[in-house]
Amino acid sequence: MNDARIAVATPQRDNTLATISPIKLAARGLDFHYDKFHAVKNIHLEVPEHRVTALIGPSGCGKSTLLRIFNRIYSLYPKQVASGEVLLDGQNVLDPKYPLNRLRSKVGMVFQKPVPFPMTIYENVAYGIRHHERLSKTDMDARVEEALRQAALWDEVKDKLKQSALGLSGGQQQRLCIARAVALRPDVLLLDEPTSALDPISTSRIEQLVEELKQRYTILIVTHNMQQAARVSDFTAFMYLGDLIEHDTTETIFSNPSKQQTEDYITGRFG
Ligand SMILES: Nc1ncnc2c1ncn2[C@@H]1O[C@H](COP(=O)(O)OP(=O)(O)OP(=O)(O)O)[C@@H](O)[C@H]1O
Repeated sequence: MNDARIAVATPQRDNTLATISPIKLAARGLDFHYDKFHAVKNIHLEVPEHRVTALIGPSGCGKSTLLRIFNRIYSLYPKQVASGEVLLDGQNVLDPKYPLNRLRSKVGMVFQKPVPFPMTIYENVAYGIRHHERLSKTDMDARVEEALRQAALWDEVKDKLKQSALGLSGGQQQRLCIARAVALRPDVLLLDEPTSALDPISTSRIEQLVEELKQRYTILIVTHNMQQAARVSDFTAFMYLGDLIEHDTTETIFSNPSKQQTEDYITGRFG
């Protein structure tokens, strides 16, 4: 055992409970091509409900691509093709008959760089809700507040909801993007390196938030930061060159991985 291995900071992660947690999202024989480039190769992955699953692996191994398949963002681009299945509550969301609108409301995504819309804080949250639901002003106000509270941002912005979101700090903007995603009351949250553009305090805030949000949502997070994966996730999947090499409890991945490539990566021998 190599000393460089990362200690899993919180020993009582939900590993045991997870064994009885239902599978919310599953990839079955999933392949993805950017034109002729085979970026994701025959992936089988099960994501348990109300748990945090981290996707780790060296740059270019296909983590973001995998995340983008889960909510079909790729379908906006020509020559990007997925095959196989992604089952959300047992239904294949890659089937063109699965309505994209339904998928967008069930699977929310937050990107690496906070990208608030150039509108007020309130409108940033209300905008997506309006696209899916018709609510009275009172109900909309309540929904916006609920989302901002869940994103741990309400106290900081409640007196300036009509101000531009572009005036918020980077960390606040990222929490606003999380509020925007949870405002639709999704089942799954996909977080693509959500803290890589943030300072340590904002990062720690988002990590705490992830811990809280998993009570309500199933979370899949891509991270380059292995301490972060160890801190926030219950399960970790290690990818390399488009393959899923190993997927296990975070504790096992960081303390006793079964594959040499996983061990080499988590001990910093490559990547
Ligand atoms: N739009 C694209 N067109 C062609 N190839 C792409 C495109 N986007 C990504 N790729 C390639 O697909 C592979 C996987 O990329 P992806 O962004 O999923 O990796 P990643 O593991 O998320 O990397 P990083 O950690 O650097 O963000 C890489 O080889 C990348 O060059």
